Amino acid sequence: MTTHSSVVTRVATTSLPCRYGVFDMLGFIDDAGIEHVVLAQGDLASDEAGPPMVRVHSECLTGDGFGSWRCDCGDQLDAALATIAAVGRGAVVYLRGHEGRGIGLAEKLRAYELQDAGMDTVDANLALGHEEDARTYHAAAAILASLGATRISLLSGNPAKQLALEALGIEVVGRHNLAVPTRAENERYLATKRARMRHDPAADTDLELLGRYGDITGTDPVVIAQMGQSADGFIAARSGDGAELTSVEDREHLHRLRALVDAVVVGASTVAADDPRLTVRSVTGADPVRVVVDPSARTSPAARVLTDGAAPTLWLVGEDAPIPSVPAHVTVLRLPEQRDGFAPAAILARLAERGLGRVLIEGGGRTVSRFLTAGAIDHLFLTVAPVLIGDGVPGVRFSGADRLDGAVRPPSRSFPLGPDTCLHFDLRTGRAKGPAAA
Ligand SMILES: Nc1nc2c(ncn2[C@@H]2O[C@H](COP(=O)(O)OP(=O)(O)OP(=O)(O)O)[C@@H](O)[C@H]2O)c(=O)[nH]1
Ligand SMILES: [Zn+2]
Repeated sequence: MTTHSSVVTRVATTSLPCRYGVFDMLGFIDDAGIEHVVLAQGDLASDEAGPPMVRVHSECLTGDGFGSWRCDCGDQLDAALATIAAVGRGAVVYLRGHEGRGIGLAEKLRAYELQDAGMDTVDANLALGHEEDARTYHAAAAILASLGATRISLLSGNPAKQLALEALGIEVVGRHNLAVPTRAENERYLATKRARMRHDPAADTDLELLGRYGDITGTDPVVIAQMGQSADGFIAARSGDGAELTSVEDREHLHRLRALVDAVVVGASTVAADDPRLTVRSVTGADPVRVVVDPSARTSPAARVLTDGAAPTLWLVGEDAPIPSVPAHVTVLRLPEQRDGFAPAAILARLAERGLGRVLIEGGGRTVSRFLTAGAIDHLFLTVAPVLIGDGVPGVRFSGADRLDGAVRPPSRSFPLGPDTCLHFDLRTGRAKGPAAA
């Protein structure tokens, strides 16, 4: 439809740097005088790259502004911005005048009062003399049409929103309900939306995962490192106890990384401290080959990687290190030692010889730091837990620079993992500027 253009006027075109990246920010006013905002990245009109991802988001001061957990608006907005920024193309059309599903802020708060007394979100609206959903999407459709985004992939769990946009001439070629955290506080609200407002039953995690891991999927060789550390940079307390430092969401992320690689590398200290299995359990995926970097062959023969046979294990030991006899799933590889351990490049070369080109350096702090210092890492995922340990086993460490302008600032982005924040550093182009060269 081309009649939309009379409904909205574009009044400003500027940009917004925010925690997810830099967005084009466009201001609109509709014919009722209501102001709307679009946050966009990439070319929305081009059909070459397929329909852009668009979130048509209803204003929610409590959710978007205050981080309320009574609804999922804030989480939806965050997930949409993060996914669009990760993919580099798409838009959030932020609709003012939609507060409280169109009944306004004060009325929404009155509806909350009724819900506090036991009513559900639909009945509360009806009891106050409102429709269950009073929103219209004329402005949204007009804004999208003015941007040339008339074929879109809609980020929403609400089929009524799709129908409304389609009726206004926007072709919705797919609809995805982004995954957002489940919270006890909004469980009832979300259940009501599904039961009474026909919202989608399950969240679609695929898009979010594509945003997070799209860069590292495929079959090309890649070296990924991961580290979970406290906000003050430790992976464990002084006793070495670090098992519960990061969240279950971070554990799932780690298992996803394991499932994406051919081999997972750990140092002997990590095996001694945690006795990890290094298999993929929290998600579905194939187990990687397990690689223990152990120049003096001090790993206990009782360690799980040397006994459980769950996946093949490569035990990398020094040329003269004495070793016990090992079970069939363990292969002993001998490497020449350097001043302090094996050269990361030598380890990677030995793995590549065996067809293991996709490698995850999983831990601990010293092993990851050695690979980082050697400039051998393409992607670093650093999960920061909101915890202060004060002193303990250090996480990422390297010699560093005297001045801040010598610090390593590769392209990065972040995403929440439950209470933790995961920082993804893309070190591919920055290798010359990485710690190795600092
Ligand atoms: N009246 C009322 N409005 C609410 C309540 N909780 C959230 N809202 C408003 O609902 C709007 C968001 O609508 P939702 O039904 O949560 O989600 P949706 O936009 O339809 O669907 P998605 O695209 O999947 O997020 C926002 O404007 C919120 O202010 C409530 O209990 N009562
Ligand atoms: Zn809300």
